[in-house]
Amino acid sequence: MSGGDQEPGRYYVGVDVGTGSVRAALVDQRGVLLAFADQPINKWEPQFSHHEQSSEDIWAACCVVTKKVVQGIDVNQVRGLGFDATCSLVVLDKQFHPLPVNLEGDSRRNIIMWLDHRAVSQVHRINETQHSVLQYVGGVMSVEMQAPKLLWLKENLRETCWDKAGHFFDLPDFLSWKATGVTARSLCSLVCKWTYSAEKGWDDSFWKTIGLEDFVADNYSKIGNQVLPPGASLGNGLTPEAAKDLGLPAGVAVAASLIDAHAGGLGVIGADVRGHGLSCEGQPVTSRLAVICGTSSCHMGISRDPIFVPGVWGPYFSAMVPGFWLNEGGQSVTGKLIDHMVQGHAAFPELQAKAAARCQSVYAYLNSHLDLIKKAQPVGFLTVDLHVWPDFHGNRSPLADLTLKGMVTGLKLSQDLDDLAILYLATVQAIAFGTRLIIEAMEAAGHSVSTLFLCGGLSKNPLFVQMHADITGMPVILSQEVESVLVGAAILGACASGDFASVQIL
Ligand SMILES: Nc1ncnc2c1ncn2[C@@H]1O[C@H](COP(=O)(O)OP(=O)(O)O)[C@@H](O)[C@H]1O
Ligand SMILES: O=C(CO)[C@H](O)[C@H](O)COP(=O)(O)O
Repeated sequence: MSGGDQEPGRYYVGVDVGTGSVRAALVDQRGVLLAFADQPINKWEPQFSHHEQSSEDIWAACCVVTKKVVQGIDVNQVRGLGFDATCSLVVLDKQFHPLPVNLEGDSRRNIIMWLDHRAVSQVHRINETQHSVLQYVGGVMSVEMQAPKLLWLKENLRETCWDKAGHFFDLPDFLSWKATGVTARSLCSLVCKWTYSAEKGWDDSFWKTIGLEDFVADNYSKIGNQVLPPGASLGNGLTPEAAKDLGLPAGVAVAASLIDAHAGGLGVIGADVRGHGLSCEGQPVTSRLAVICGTSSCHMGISRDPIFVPGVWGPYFSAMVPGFWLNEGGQSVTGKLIDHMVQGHAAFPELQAKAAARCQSVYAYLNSHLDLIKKAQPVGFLTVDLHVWPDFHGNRSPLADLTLKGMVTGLKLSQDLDDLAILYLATVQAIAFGTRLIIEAMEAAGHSVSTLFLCGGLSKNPLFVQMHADITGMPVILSQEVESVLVGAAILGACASGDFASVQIL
């Protein structure tokens, strides 16, 4: 943030909607986190590869956590509110009521989640068009983006959903609408997931070519024809109804939102590293790669000029840091994959019991167990005979191939706790190798990355962080403030309040 003299008692609230939970933080003018709360959210998987959520459930969780973090302060001192969220697709009817995105007609489930892979045939046809907008998503559109999901709804739920729909929102934009009644979309979501260009706007020919000419005909009113930069103040701030829900005064400034990975990127990429003796001190911000590691991992690199990296999303102009181009590499499942491997193993109940007896998380227990069994050798060498290919949910970057599957080689006829620990290590290593492949692709195209800045839930796992450093050969910086994604969301609120002139930190 630039500008903004310190004034006592000025607070900002950041709300971060991840895949598994909603978090909120109260943040002061120095970016220090004063209070934190989280709340799990519901997910449904009605069939394989279909992942759904409920916008009402998510909003209710936002209200719970916001009320918690402002307990104990004078809420009139809250100056601004910012949201970030996963890039999931929210569908509402013309009166803004939820519409079902499923064959069962359950309107509570009105969100197609970002990791939903139902629209395989649709994305295949979109990619066959070789339309020029695809240049700005790494050359290949991902099934996780919004255009294929919209086409799926038109082709599969015409009467129950498509014909009745009045509003299709990216989840971050749904939240800012819910808070303010303003339907303007954030440049971040539209550029990164909807093919909007910061310079040229919508491309009519793309939507006509793929069979969604409906949007062109109504001047994009259902997907957004007013677009604002992240951090811009929306309307008159919180509506009285939303204010009551959130436990804040009406009129508090609300910002145009960011996608969660971008909020994390904003929270860490401009970190002031002076005075810590770090090798990246004095190096340009474009040499930093922010890696936001939660359910998925997102690799955010910025540049002054557009860089086209095959298989890596972007280049996106001003979608994260104003005035910079962004490339976004990604691995669709990382935290989810580690959880899947560990929880699915025959020795998991034993692990749970042993970790509980020591009042440790299963991951802290596994990390100390690996230390025990490695003996004199470096821990990484425990996996010389066991290897994982981590694309259990396809490969987002740099191969951009959703058909890829996972593999494990080197399995034996034993399934004890040692085997589980080594399989966990091999999974973490495979994910770190995936990051290395993404960096190599970005560097081959013109990026020059020298330092990783990690944040998100997985950055709390020391083994995950160490393997990323060992396998990429790069130093990894962690912020003092572990909830960097929330700091990013609060920066948006601070900017919207007018206390700071921009989200720019550089
Ligand atoms: N202290 C921790 N140690 C190890 N793994 C952790 C820790 N905290 C969270 N994780 C892992 O991080 C992932 C979730 O990260 P999070 O940022 O909360 O995700 P999301 O934003 O997608 O909801 C999960 O896979 C979880 O197991
Ligand atoms: O596509 C993405 C960002 O562009 C993310 O992968 C998606 O938003 C999910 O994030 P998370 O893993 O933190 O829940």
